[in-house]
Amino acid sequence: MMGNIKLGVIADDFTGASDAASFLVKAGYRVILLTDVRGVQPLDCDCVVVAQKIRSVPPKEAIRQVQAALGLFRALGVEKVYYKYCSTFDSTPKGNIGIIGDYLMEALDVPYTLLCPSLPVNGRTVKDGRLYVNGQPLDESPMRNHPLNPMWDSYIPNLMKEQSGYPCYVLDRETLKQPSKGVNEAQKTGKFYLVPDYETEEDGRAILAAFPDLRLYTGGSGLLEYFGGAGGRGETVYKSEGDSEKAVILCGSCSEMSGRQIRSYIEKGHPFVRIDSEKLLAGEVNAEQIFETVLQNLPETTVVYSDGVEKNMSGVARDETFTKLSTLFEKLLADLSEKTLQAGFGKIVVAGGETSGAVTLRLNYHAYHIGRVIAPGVPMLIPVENPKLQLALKSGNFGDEEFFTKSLSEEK
Ligand SMILES: Nc1ncnc2c1ncn2[C@@H]1O[C@H](COP(=O)(O)OP(=O)(O)O)[C@@H](O)[C@H]1O
Ligand SMILES: O=C(O)[C@@H](O)C(=O)COP(=O)(O)O
Repeated sequence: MMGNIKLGVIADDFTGASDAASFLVKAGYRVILLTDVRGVQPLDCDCVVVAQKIRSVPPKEAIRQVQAALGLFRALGVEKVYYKYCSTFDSTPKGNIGIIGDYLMEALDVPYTLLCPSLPVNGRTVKDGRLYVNGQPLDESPMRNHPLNPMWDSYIPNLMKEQSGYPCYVLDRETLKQPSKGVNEAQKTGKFYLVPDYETEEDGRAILAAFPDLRLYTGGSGLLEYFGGAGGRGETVYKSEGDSEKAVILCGSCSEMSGRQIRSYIEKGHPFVRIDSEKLLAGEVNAEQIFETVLQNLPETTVVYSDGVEKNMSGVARDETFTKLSTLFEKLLADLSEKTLQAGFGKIVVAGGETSGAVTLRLNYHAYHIGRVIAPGVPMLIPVENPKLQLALKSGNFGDEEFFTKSLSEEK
C-alpha cells in the first residue's frame, strides 16, 4: 500500500469533505471519502478524503482528530496533505483553522503553506488578502449572521491573527509569477502562510503551477481540481444501486441560500415540516411525529427544516439556550435520518455542514464512493457498506434555488 495514494485530504466538516471529494473526482481521481479512520483498509483509490467534525470543537479535540487522520495517511504512504476548510473561512476568533494549520506545518515539518479558501465557481474569491463572497467582503456578506461562526472581518491575515502563532503574507499575482521571491522575503520570519490572489479558475491553476510540490496545502475545495497527475483519466461517476423513490430532505442549516431553496421547494407545492424552536425547546416536537408525516406524504418528498433558516441570526444571543437548541436540532434531524434509513429510504438530502456531520455520524457508514454532482461542490455519496443509499450533504450556501428539486432527480 505504500506510496500509492497521491493526496490525503483532512476536511473540517462533512459537507466540506464531499465538496472536496467531488472536485478530485472532476480532476479524474478515484476517491474514497472516510468518516472514520479506523478499520477501512484496503483502499482502492488515488485520493482519500477524511471527513471530520473539527470546525467548531475545542482545539484539543480538533488536534486529536487531525492526529488520527495523519496516522492513517502515514500508514497509507500518502504523498501530500490538504487541509480543507470552508470557502467562507468559517471560524470564530478562537477558531481552529489557524490552530490546525500551525499543527500540520509542525507535524509535517514544512516551512510554509498556502491559505486558499477561494472557490470562484461558487463566488468565493481572494484579492489582496481579502475574502469576498459574490463580490461582497466576507464580513458584509450573509456570513456576518452565521449562527455558529459569524464572520467579523474579511482580511485573512486578520482572521488568522487570533488563531495562529505564525504570520501571513499576501502574495499578489505579479509575485506569484516568481514565487521564490515571495517565499524568500517571508522566510526571514520562520514558519508562515502565503495568501495568494485567487479570483479565477486560471488563478487556481497558476497557484498550483507556482507551488507544485508542497507537502501541505490548505484551502477550500477549488484548488483540488487542479491537482494534476490523474493520467488524463476521465471523470468516473459512481452509481447507486438503490431505489431513490423514497427520499427525505433534512435542513438544519440557517444559511440564506438554504432559506431560498426551501421557499422555492415549498412554493412548488411540495410537502414540508417546519420545526418551531420554542416547541422543540419545550419538548413538544419529536422525531416519531415528524416521521409519520414524512411517511404519509410519500411518494412526495418532504422537506423538514428549522425555523432558524427564516430568522436573521445576527441578533440572536449565543447563550446556553442557543447552544441547547443547536444540539437539539442536530439530534432531531439525526434521529429522522436513522428512521428513514431503517424504513428503506433510498435518498437522504441534508443541508448544513454541522447538521450533515450529525446525520452522517448517526448513519454510521464509514466509507463512501462519490456519485453524480448535483451542484458545484455537492455530489451524491454512496456508502461502500450500503450501495442502495444516496446521501447528499449540502453546504448551507451552496446550490441554486432549485437545488432540492435537482437533488431528487436522477439525471446528471
Ligand atoms: N433555530 C435555531 N437556533 C439555534 N441553532 C439552530 C437553529 N436551527 C438550526 N440550528 C443549528 O445551527 C447550526 C447550523 O449549522 P450548519 O448545519 O453548519 O448549517 P449552516 O452553516 O448552513 O447554517 C446547526 O448546529 C443547527 O443545529
Ligand atoms: O467550502 C465550503 O464552502 C464548503 O465545502 C463547506 O465547508 C461548507 O460548510 P457549511 O457552510 O457549514 O455547510
